[in-house]
Amino acid sequence: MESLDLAPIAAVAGSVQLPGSKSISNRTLLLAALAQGQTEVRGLLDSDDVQHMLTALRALGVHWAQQGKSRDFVVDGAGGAFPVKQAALFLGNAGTAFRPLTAALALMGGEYQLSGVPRMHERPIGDLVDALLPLGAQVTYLGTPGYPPLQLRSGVNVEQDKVSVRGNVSSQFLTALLMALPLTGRAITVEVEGELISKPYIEITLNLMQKFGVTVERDGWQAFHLPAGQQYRSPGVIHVEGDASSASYFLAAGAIGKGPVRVEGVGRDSIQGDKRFAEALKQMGARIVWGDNWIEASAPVSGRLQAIDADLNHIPDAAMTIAVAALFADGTTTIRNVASWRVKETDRLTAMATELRKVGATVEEGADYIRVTPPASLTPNAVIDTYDDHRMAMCFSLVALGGVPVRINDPKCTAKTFPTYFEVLDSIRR
Ligand SMILES: O=C(O)C1=C[C@@H](OP(=O)(O)O)[C@@H](O)[C@H](O)C1
Ligand SMILES: C=C(OP(=O)(O)O)C(=O)O
Repeated sequence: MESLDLAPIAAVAGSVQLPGSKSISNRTLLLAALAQGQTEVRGLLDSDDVQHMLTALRALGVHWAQQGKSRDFVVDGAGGAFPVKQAALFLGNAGTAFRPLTAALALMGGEYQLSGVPRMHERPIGDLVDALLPLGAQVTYLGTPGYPPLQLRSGVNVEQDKVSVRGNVSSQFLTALLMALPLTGRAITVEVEGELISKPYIEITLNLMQKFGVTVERDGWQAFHLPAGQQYRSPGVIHVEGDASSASYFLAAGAIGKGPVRVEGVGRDSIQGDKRFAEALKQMGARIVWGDNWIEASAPVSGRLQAIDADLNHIPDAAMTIAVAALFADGTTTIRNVASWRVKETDRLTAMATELRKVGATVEEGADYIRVTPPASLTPNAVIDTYDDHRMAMCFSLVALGGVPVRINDPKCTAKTFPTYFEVLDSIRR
């Protein structure tokens, strides 16, 4: 297996132009494809997850074109119905492609097969399917019930004024329903069963739907009402913000390795919940400065971060970066309410505990929490397994800031959201 040996990093400083947000890129592509009119999408993320969405849309007959070698794309909206009515789509491990396409295609009618990598076939989708069936969708599980791969067939359009969806396994099910339901043209209320997790991702969904002309009336996090007769319309141009989850590695690097490190493309004005990673880092003692479109992090004046005990359900992806930053903090850090880690790219609670122990940390792994006590000194030359999880590779690169060499196995797994991650990290070495 390919691996990357990272030499100790003495200090970091500088500025990083963030790649586009995965969450915004894939939502924008789908909404642009469903809309009436042509949309210019500027600053689209260049990564596997987005490539899967682009490839799927092309297979569905949606015309899009890249502007030269730039990350600006023009998408010709299909006006609510994709031209191709039969297709087999392979969506890798991209939750932001798989879940929203399932809902849109199930309600649109046609015959589609959706599959992914083996891990995608272990990531639940039953709650979304259960919400689609009462609307008349015909969904067959081709493997294990409750999981991809799926077969979708044209169903009878059942008029319902209410649908409910469980919100405690993944917020992507609610996102998928909300984005797809305007295709029916009818008024409908979506009720959320159970405690909704990862709430800020719903804000991204509602914000982008609004940009495409569809309004959702809401009652907190419990109910979302779509008035009748709304159709997606192109807003003309959409700028994709920098990725706030990708920002977390560089902000943490600045907080651990002196800094300042500035990330550009995400700031105070961002619609991404993961910008709040900077608040968690601040709680650990890091010095944080906010701009409208940038964030800067430096180490505490004392030089040492402090442990925190925090519920990080609102930033599940960036929370992994806190788990590794805990290696550089005085005391025991507890990250709570992250049960969803178990159903992402890998079982992230177990993977995180296993790999943190390799560098000498004492780790307690709970059903939905992790507790990390750093060692007196980090174990040199640890060999980190990454489990085909881009975030495992990216957050464990921070170990090199502890003055020890570290080996990252399968570093190319960052391609899911950030193919050039290690080159960008190199650019802030001082
Ligand atoms: O909607 C989105 O763009 C995402 C929602 C989150 O998933 P969950 O809702 O499953 O926690 C997050 O982890 C994922 O990377 C992206
Ligand atoms: C959970 C993640 O991805 P997905 O969009 O596939 O759920 C992630 O990027 O950390």
